Amino acid sequence: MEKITIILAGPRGKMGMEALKLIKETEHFELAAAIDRKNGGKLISNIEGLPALDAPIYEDVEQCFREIKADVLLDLTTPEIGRKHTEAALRHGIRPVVGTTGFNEEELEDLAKTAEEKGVGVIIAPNFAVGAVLMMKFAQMAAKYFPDVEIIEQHHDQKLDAPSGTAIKTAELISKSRKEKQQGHPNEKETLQGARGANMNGMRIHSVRLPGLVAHQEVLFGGNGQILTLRHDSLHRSSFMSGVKLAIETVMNIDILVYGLENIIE
Ligand SMILES: NC(=O)C1=CN([C@@H]2O[C@H](COP(=O)(O)OP(=O)(O)OC[C@H]3O[C@@H](n4cnc5c(N)ncnc54)[C@H](O)[C@@H]3O)[C@@H](O)[C@H]2O)C=CC1
Ligand SMILES: O=C(O)C1=N[C@H](C(=O)O)C[C@H](O)C1
Repeated sequence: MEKITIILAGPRGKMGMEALKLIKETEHFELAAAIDRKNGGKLISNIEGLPALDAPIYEDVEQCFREIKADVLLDLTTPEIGRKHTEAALRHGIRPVVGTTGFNEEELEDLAKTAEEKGVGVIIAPNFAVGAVLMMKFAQMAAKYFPDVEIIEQHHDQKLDAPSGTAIKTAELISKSRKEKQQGHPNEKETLQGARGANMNGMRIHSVRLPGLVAHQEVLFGGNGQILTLRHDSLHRSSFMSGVKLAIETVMNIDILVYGLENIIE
């Protein structure tokens, strides 16, 4: 397989550190550089706790993209920064693979437009875990028969965005297979604001944040005398890495924006 050179944004983050291991262990991947909030001018191998990779660290994204020739940007940062990095990568003809969540619909549309104009592939995947992708697909199937649904997502308490990218993607997929529907009693009233969760196309999404959690989601479907529950748990961030690998390999062969791993797994 031909070598794929990668710039990683967010190398000291929880996902970034797992991605460094993946890049180091994958023969046809090579870390060309990293983008970090600090440590500019150092090498990844100079940073305590990071693997022995002699790739330079940049704090200035534009300088990095000007000086480093790379195939792919892997972004695992924060919503605002991730969007800026993705736009800059597209301008420089570098293919973004974005795990960062929290982009809104308008931002996704803008990025899709830029990708198309530049003819540069992008993959934005709210969840790289194959089990989570299957949960979302099964939820889309089930909603045809069980249109009453609520989503409960649970994450560690350092997460910045709520609801999670996975919960939003799940609700989007479910919306494709059921008509918009107002759920619950038509006269229901919240006596405590937020008690019924967020409302997306009539579906309720509840976000739990607690130390000890990693990434978990339940999709509950209610029918006559029955409840169907779909649940996925990421117990470790290694669960995301086979999806990251697939996305990096796939982005080399596309020239548009693909949103969601379900569009590339067979
Ligand atoms: N798509 C997926 O399967 C998954 C997506 N995520 C998403 O990935 C993102 C990162 O998650 P975690 O690693 O858990 O968060 P984290 O908080 O551990 O890491 C984020 C990293 O971004 C870095 N960062 C912030 N501003 C930066 C800048 N200007 N330049 C370079 N780096 C910068 C921080 O220093 C930090 O190291 C989040 O948006 C999260 O929702 C997380 C897990 C799975
Ligand atoms: O922040 C996280 O941790 C995760 N974020 C993604 C999301 O918002 O869905 C994917 C996974 O749930 C872990």
